[in-house]
Amino acid sequence: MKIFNSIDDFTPGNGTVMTLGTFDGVHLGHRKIIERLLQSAHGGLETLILTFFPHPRMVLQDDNDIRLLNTIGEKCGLLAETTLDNLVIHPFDKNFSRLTAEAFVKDILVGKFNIRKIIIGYDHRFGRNRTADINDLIQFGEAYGFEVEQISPIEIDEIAISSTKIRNALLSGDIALANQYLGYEYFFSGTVVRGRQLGRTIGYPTANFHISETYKLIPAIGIYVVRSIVNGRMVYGMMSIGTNPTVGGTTQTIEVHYFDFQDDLYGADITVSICCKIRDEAHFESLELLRQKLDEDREFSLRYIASRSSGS
Ligand SMILES: Cc1cc2nc3c(=O)[nH]c(=O)nc-3n(C[C@H](O)[C@H](O)[C@H](O)COP(=O)(O)O)c2cc1C
Ligand SMILES: Nc1ncnc2c1ncn2[C@@H]1O[C@H](COP(=O)(O)OP(=O)(O)O)[C@@H](O)[C@H]1O
Repeated sequence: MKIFNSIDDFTPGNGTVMTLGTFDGVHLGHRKIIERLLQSAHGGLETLILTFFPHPRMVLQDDNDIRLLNTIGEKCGLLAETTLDNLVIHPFDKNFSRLTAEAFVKDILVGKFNIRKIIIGYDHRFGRNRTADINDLIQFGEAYGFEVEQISPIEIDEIAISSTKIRNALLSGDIALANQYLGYEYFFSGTVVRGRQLGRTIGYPTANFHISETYKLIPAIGIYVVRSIVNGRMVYGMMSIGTNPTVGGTTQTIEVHYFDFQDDLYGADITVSICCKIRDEAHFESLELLRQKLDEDREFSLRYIASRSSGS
């Protein structure tokens, strides 16, 4: 898959079949649309997805509370696993938002992408102030010679519902439901930073993660089984997302204790995939009681990992 960081960088060959959207999560609903796109690409046509970054809501409504399932890098990685030909990530800005519907179709879809077909939601609106709808797009298609294939209300519902459902599932700690809709295990990437160095004193050193993308959605406070590839080896671990009330913590941290692992991880960039939830965070009367609970969490995790690798 070729990645273009602006519409202007793209040069079409024979013509394209395209769709556009946020594709947050690249979940099972999105994958169905991508399948349709791939099936439409015959006769030497190239497939193309147009997406925008930053997210239009971040730009138009200055919305800094928006939380997304994927960072732009993660989205590129997930889409690159498909057999799509082109991904165009256009920097959305106020100027772009002022393009009229006709200019968008004529100058971009036709002029830049040489489109032959667009697959789009029946309720898609576009152009300055979102004035144009699917009927306008069909008319433009007749005038400029491209086909418009509509995604039905039921399919749109599936897509919209599952992106929101996945966010809500993660925010309520229902990792199983989120993973089921995603079709893969929810993951994040971060850098290991220094913590209070208490973990090692109770026999459970924990790598503390800093995630630089503030818009990345962090699942609910709780204790989870996770896995990572570290130095080329898959390692399982148990993760705490929480404020660590037992040690008088106030700010939220993300910490992972990896099993059968002793290396120094400070400064490492690691991806953490979340397998399942173990329990809610609790306040213990002493570090010793916390340590005993961590022993139980470890037992739970090891049983889960064993059952997973035996396929049961
Ligand atoms: C699997 C796991 C579960 C945890 N559960 C709790 C908990 O229920 N309550 C709590 O206060 N802290 C919990 N912690 C966080 C510990 O308090 C934290 O790891 C310890 O304070 C070490 O912090 P440090 O990395 O800054 O040294 C948990 C940590 C891990 C790895
Ligand atoms: N099994 C392990 N899991 C996580 N981190 C480990 C492990 N073994 C060694 N480490 C190292 O120890 C550090 C965590 O120790 P800890 O005492 O909790 O200190 P900190 O409070 O700085 O995180 C990690 O950042 C990593 O460099």
